[in-house]
Amino acid sequence: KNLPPSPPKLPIIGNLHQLGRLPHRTFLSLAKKYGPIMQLHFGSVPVLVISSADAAREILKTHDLVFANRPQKKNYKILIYDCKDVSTAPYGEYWRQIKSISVLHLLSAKRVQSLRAVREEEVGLMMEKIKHYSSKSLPVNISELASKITNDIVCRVALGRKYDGESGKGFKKLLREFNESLSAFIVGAYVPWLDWVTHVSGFYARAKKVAKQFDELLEDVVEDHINRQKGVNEDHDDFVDVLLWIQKTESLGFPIDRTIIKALLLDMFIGGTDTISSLLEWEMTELIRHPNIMKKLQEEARLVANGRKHITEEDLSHMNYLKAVVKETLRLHPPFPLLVPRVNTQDIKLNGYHIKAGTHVIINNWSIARDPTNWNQPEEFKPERFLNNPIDIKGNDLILTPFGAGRRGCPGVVYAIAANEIVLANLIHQFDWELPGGAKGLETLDMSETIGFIAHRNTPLVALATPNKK
Ligand code: HEM
Repeated sequence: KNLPPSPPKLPIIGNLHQLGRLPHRTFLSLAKKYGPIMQLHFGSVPVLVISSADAAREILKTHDLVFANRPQKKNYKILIYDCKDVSTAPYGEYWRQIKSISVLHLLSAKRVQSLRAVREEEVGLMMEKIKHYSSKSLPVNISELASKITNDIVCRVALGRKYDGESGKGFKKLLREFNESLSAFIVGAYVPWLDWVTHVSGFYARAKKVAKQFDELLEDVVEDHINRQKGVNEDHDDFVDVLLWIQKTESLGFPIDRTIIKALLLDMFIGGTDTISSLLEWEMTELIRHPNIMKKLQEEARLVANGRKHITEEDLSHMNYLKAVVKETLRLHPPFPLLVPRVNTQDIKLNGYHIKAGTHVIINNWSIARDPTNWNQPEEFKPERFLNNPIDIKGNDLILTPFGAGRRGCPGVVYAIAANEIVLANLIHQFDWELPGGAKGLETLDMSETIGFIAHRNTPLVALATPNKK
């Protein structure tokens, strides 16, 4: 059979030893030698690595149905109710039903619009905090604030309350441990007889503890909502209310039980926290690194605000340059450098290569968005490339797919963009920013990214804010 080109592998571990610290960068170097469709082996599991827009189109569009499954991993099962959520559920009727709940009831444009007040209130609180730091000439940890505001917004829209103060500390720790357990690399997933190593290290026991703690929290939240007699009318305040209403009225034509409600709530945390905060950190990083672009964006914001202190959500539709900055950041720093893996349900031919059923498929989102065949000066941060340019980020243009595409594409695009743009617009409108070391700080600014599913900055972004006097 004509298999895709592969780098040489070792017995038992296959190519695992070659992954390096940042696999998206390793895959780009390997693709230069082995081509845009190459096959690696993680232990005994064949893994197809895709590194061109044309090949990505084959997976995400032409053969989307065949590649609509996700790998089932033991840590996902432990952490997310045996894969009952949208992101890890196997492709099939169950997944179709719960995805429709996400798309139509939790993350639709109408619902996202109805959450506007939450976003604007949280932005107001964030600006007050920055003003406080600024008045004392203290540096602002932008990475930390980005993480706090995205978590606070998700907590309010999903659970109806924030976890700040003392309860906030415990919640933040829990969320961090949850995300770490979810994105951990588990050797036993690829070399089954080595799974004992993960057992002995205590990983599964810790993951079970985290899952139990999160479950207890979600149970309390759902019970509170039931006791408040909400969820029986159409006055949905938050996602728990919406889900309880769907459960009560059986309005979807299929029953949803308590586990489904909790799994869907977990998806909001998996999808809607680290992703958006990573985007915000990189946007601010690039703007601080490029003072001319920052100035141009501030001019747009100040023109649109017309003397008002706050940028509102209405203003955003007049901010084309802001939208270009967001797209350019998603291109250079996609929160998922490698798209969430897929699995093919049957044998298939791809550009003449035989791909065995059950192959894991990884699309190198990061390298495709920097491919010089599709982009001029791809390593440069140039938002102008998106002005008067119809390239979209929702999966129609395969040269830019930060949210994936096709059946398993991200249902949270509208939510993510809404939560991101309003924060960014106000950060740059209300303050001027510079690194503590000024021009010297720029030369030494760390631009490396973290290991894991989501590419955060490796070191927090810290900058000085001066209120805008204009
Ligand atoms: C900047 C923010 C975000 C980025 C970059 C992002 C990116 C992605 C990507 C790359 C995928 C995989 C798509 C594929 O396989 O083709 C995905 C799936 C998903 N995302 Fe997002 N996402 C973001 C925000 C959100 C938000 C805010 C939510 C929910 C509140 C969310 C919920 C989900 C879910 C549930 C899936 C699984 C879909 C499925 O398997 O059918 N995401 N996201």
